[in-house]
Amino acid sequence: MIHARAVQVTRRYAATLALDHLDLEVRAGELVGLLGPNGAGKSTLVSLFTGTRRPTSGRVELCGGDPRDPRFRRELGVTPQETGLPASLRVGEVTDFVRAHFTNPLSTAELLGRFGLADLIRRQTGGLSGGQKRRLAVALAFAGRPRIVFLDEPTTGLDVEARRALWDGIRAFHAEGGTVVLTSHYLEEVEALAQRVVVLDAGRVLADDSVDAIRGLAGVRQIGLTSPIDLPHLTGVLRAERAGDRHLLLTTDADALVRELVRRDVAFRDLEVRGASLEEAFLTLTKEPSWSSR
Ligand SMILES: Nc1ncnc2c1ncn2[C@@H]1O[C@H](COP(=O)(O)OP(=O)(O)OP(=O)(O)O)[C@@H](O)[C@H]1O
Repeated sequence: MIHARAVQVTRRYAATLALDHLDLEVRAGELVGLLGPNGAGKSTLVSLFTGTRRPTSGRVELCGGDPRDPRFRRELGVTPQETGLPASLRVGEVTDFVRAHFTNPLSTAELLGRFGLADLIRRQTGGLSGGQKRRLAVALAFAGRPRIVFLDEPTTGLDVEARRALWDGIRAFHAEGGTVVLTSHYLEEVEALAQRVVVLDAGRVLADDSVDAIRGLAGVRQIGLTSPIDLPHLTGVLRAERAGDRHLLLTTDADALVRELVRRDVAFRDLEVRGASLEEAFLTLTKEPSWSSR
């Protein structure tokens, strides 16, 4: 069963094309990570699936219906990027207020316990730390036992411990068969939680694959060196670019490549080895070369 579907979805904001004929299907029980650089369109896509915005063209479905229709929205849990909580209410009161909107909610104790918030039940939300507020806002998305949850950058700004507490809560929901779509800038977060990764860039799906496949791409290293000559053919080079005397080589085994350069007596200076970020790895591997390429 498909829980969320986008068919040829385009969304414009005046002159900005935020989503560009995007297709995506999320099946029941999947935990999907949406990854992509700033402005890729992740939040826009989430807002279409959660019914807070309409596509400019194309179709969006949530649990088989229109996400703007209350019958289908009832199946949904959502935490937006920005957290707003009534400052004078206690954590337990806010939780009860949200629970009251649903016919079969989780108990307050269970919900707060799942997200490591049980000790804060009597605290006013205005007195919580930023990280505690964020955890509460994410926990509330799960109050009504939704079938599908959308989390927009759930752990941005959280320390390691708070992040792990949140991950545990998300995992518990998924283990019971819940569907989760989360956006993140962190590969680590997507690796920790998701089986499937969808990489967005400029409003399009750049890659849609297993975490393992994505991890392979993220393992790409970039070697920079200066040499006046054309480099010989070197084993393990995924891509080579040259601008003047500067050469950039992409490889999954930087050590072996440097050894080969030395063994073959290639004259070079200013050697630099660095990890390509996930986005860079994708962009470099998929984009047309901006420099001369071999
Ligand atoms: N309300 C708006 N009005 C005008 N342009 C917008 C609006 N919301 C988003 N955009 C533009 O649409 C594009 C996609 O933005 P979106 O917030 O969906 O990306 P994102 O991948 O979620 O980015 P981030 O990781 O920074 O949250 C960007 O170019 C953004 O500037």
